[in-house]
Amino acid sequence: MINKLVIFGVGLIGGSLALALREAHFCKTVVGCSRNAVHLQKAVELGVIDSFSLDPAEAVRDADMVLLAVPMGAMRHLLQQIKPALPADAILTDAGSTKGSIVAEVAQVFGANFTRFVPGHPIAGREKSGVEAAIADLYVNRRVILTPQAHTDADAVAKVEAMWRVTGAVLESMPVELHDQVLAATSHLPHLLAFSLVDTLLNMPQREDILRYAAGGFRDFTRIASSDPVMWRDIFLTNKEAILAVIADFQDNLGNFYDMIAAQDGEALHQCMTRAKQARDNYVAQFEKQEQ
Ligand SMILES: NC(=O)C1=CN([C@@H]2O[C@H](COP(=O)(O)OP(=O)(O)OC[C@H]3O[C@@H](n4cnc5c(N)ncnc54)[C@H](O)[C@@H]3O)[C@@H](O)[C@H]2O)C=CC1
Ligand SMILES: O=C(O)C(=O)Cc1ccc(O)cc1
Repeated sequence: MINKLVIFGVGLIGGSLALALREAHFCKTVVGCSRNAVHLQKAVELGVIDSFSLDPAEAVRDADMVLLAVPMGAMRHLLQQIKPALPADAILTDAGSTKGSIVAEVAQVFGANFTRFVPGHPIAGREKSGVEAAIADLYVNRRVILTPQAHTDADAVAKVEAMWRVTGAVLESMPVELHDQVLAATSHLPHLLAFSLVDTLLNMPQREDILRYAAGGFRDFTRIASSDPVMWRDIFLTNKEAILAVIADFQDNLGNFYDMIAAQDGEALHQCMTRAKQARDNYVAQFEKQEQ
């Protein structure tokens, strides 16, 4: 049970957590904070939060749990604003998509031995953003990865786990570096490719015909290019090393496809795509089993 939960950034991710926790009566009060009073007022009207403040220091007063759910590039400034007012026993956690940068920023702002920060990342979401997109069941059967460090307080980790469990999420724990490498491959690269594909087509002289005749495959592949550019800019910038590494791997692989087609090597193309199809089919079958 949480007495006062403060959510910085009451959008898709923060708002969905608030809705799930309120539905389960897990918090006495949920307070929202960001820079935009209109959005926060909307969040109150939608029943996502009880009240809001535009002042981070005032918002965290008497809080026992504080969640950061803003774009990665906004985290550091927020940490600096919260620091003087965060109650000594409050737990700080986040829902950001990359973990190395926020872990480093918390160490810089709160000190390397700050024990009550529990880094977290719900592997759930969609291409829509803002509080209107928030839904109470966003996290049901979805993974939430926590990346606590050796010095992170075990009781704080247990409390953050308990909070996410209430939403129906399945908890996992992994090291920060591994998190950022895995997510660079499975989430960040696909989003980058979707943005890049649409951008490539936009630069072609035949772009209007291309978009007019695009079929379902184009729509499926590019759904995530409708995601928020600010959020994704920040993810790409804060996971620089891991993303550059997977881009390089992808460029190699794309180069192989180029060479196989140029050489008219149908055998090699077929082998490569059969391997990929099998892996993709197995992944989908696994995913559908988990859903049941
Ligand atoms: N959208 C997704 O599918 C997922 C997003 N995430 C992460 O969760 C975080 C939030 O993402 P969403 O909820 O999708 O975004 P959103 O755009 O729906 O909500 C972000 C909220 O942060 C506020 N905000 C933006 N800049 C701010 C600033 N400088 N100071 C204070 N508040 C500010 C906005 O007013 C908005 O309420 C991001 O770090 C993102 O990487 C994690 C998992 C999935
Ligand atoms: O829209 C989709 O399919 C996503 O992949 C959502 C998503 C976006 C960012 C994350 O850090 C985690 C999940």
